[in-house]
Amino acid sequence: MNKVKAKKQFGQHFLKSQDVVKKIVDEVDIKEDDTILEIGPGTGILTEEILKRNPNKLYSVEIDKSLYPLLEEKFKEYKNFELVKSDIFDVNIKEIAASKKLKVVGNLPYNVASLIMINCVFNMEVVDFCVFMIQKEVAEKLIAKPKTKSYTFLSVFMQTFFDIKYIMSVPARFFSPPPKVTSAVVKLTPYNRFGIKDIKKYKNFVSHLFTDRRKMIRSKLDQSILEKANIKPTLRAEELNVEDFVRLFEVVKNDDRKFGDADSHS
Ligand SMILES: C[S@@+](CC[C@H](N)C(=O)[O-])C[C@H]1O[C@@H](n2cnc3c(N)ncnc32)[C@H](O)[C@@H]1O
Repeated sequence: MNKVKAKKQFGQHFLKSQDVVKKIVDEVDIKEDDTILEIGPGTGILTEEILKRNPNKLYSVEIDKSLYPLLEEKFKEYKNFELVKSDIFDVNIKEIAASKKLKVVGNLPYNVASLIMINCVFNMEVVDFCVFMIQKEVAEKLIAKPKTKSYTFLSVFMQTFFDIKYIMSVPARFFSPPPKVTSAVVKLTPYNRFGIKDIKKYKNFVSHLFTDRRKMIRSKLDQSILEKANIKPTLRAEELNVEDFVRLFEVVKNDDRKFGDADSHS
């Protein structure tokens, strides 16, 4: 194994179990004409397994400059490998996808995992699906149902646009250094079944309703809006299901009041 000192600021916890690596890459179900986008190759343990399965093209986006020589040396024989030396948030994912939808994979840096997944929603038209390792606690939010502690902004926002499958839990001992928490692998497949077009506005709307989540919905929206959407005013955001949020948004979106400026989420 490569001796690389993990950097905390980049959320580095390198996988050391080949079994876990194989299971993740199995979920990606690589075909020879696939374009794969890997977020955070680290020392390349997932990268190697992906390349063994011979996709048409693999783009691996890594922020940590100190890992570039190692990655370039390790995969120099692979013509279908391209190291993208960048912060994932500076990458134009739509440009990378060109004409082919991307399969996105990564053992994500946990400090920005939610932001990366939210970013995937904004790029959903070029995403075939995503397979991500994230904190188990965040994975539980992704699949949470109303009236549970884990049901948050992230649950509603992600469930509106993606079908989410919990694949497996991964204990800390499979990483070096071991994270303080248990991890989990999830698969996210875009489906935008509600046909929402203004994703930013919807994000801000859901975020707004979840601020002070114990407050009744009538403290955040007008009676007339709640009536039109057929929502009981005494309910709280955490009691509404995804369909309720979408229905409310449909009523509100033509309303003059703005939810467009808040950018918070949890
Ligand atoms: C949890 S490690 C996973 C490394 C490797 N894939 C593995 O499984 O062993 C997360 C990786 O993401 C990289 N990373 C962190 N923030 C990033 C960002 N904003 N853009 C691109 N890569 C990032 C880290 O440097 C690190 O290599």
